[in-house]
Amino acid sequence: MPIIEVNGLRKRYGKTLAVDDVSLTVEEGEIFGIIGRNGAGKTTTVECIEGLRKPDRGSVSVYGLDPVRDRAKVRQLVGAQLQESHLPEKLRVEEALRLHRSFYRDGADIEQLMKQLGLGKKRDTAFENLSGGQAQRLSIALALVGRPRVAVLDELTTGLDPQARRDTWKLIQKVRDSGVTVILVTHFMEEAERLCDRIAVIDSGLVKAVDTPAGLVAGVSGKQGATLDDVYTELTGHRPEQDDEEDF
Ligand SMILES: Nc1ncnc2c1ncn2[C@@H]1O[C@H](COP(=O)(O)OP(=O)(O)OP(=O)(O)O)[C@@H](O)[C@H]1O
Repeated sequence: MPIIEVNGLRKRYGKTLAVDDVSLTVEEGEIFGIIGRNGAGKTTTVECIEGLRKPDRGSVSVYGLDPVRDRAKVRQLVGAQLQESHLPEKLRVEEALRLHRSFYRDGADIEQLMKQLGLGKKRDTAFENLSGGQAQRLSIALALVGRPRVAVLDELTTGLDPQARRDTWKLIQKVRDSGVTVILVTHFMEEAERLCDRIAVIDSGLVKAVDTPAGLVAGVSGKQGATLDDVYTELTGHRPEQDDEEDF
């Protein structure tokens, strides 16, 4: 049974048509990937699911609720790790978690959450002094602090070195194993292929395909040993953006 249903979603910012026509469903307990290059409309789509943006057209339902009309209820159900989320520099890990927990009726146990995400030793470290990987772990913790049913993780591993990225992948799997449905927004094909049960390929505000990674690859015409990169290129007409890990 789908817990999230998006139908014919459209969202414009002034002259920019960010999302043209997006329809998709997310099933309980899966890791659902949304892949596409910068500007494809991924973040706008998840912001409509979170109730942060009001669709111009179409509908969004989260556990049967309208995220805009029922914003307060949806906030309790959907935990968001905001893209490039920045906390005040001096805020310490534990303080940030306790502060965010106070926004929820029935928040997580902070000690347990810090342990789960390997942040116990960093509890007194200010945000400005965390490494990229630690800051992302804090981001995931903040997405989970309200004990959500769904966690939205947007471009979580961008800018991380390969080891930190792989550690983050393990954490995302743990989150799902704990019963939380995950929506993973990414432009890294390898990440999507490894983690996601199903993937929506979005380009220019349109859904080009939704399937399992294997299903998407099987659909690539006439190529032995095709990868998700090939799928993406065939569906969108351009190559995926390259992983920037060589920069590290
Ligand atoms: N608040 C805004 N005001 C104006 N234009 C916006 C706004 N937010 C996004 N856009 C534009 O809408 C389009 C889709 O953006 P969106 O952030 O949804 O895409 P994305 O696939 O998540 O890309 P990225 O990975 O770069 O965040 C882009 O052209 C972007 O510049």
